[in-house]
Amino acid sequence: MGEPILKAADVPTGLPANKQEAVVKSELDVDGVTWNVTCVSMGNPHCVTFGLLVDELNLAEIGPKFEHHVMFPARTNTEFVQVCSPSHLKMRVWERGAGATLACGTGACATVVAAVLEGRAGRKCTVDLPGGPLEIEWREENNHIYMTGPAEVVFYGSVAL
Ligand SMILES: N[C@H](CCC[C@H](N)C(=O)O)C(=O)O
Repeated sequence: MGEPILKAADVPTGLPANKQEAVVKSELDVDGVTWNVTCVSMGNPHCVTFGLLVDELNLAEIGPKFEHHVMFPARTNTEFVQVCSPSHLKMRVWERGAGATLACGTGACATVVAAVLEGRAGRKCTVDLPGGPLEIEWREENNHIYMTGPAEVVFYGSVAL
């Protein structure tokens, strides 16, 4: 999946960098509620927030408020993450331009990077998404992220042209 981009201006986010050039566990005000977020680009912008029971989240209500927040000039994908253990994360995603989806590979990678930066998890995690689990590893020796998961037929279709 390549290397994460952490420099705030390149994510991009207007939140000020607080860990070298990165935005890690920073306060973001969303309609009067303060969230702690870590911002990661995987070539596309991600905002990751931890500490929730993700099943209880009203994603359709809160997701668009992150996506269109003034601190994300290119809008953002947002991952809402529950830490089950230091090697097991559970995540729901609101995708920029798409809304709630069953899975997001770049989002799972951004989630592990954010979890490592926040000291919540190790570099190798299982990330549970609504569509199933992915194995993500952010390797220290080369800074690259590796994603492993099954490839399965979901449906067949045909289109008359
Ligand atoms: N679905 C893709 C990411 C699409 C993200 C898109 N919503 C964006 O705004 O860049 C994935 O699995 O990584």
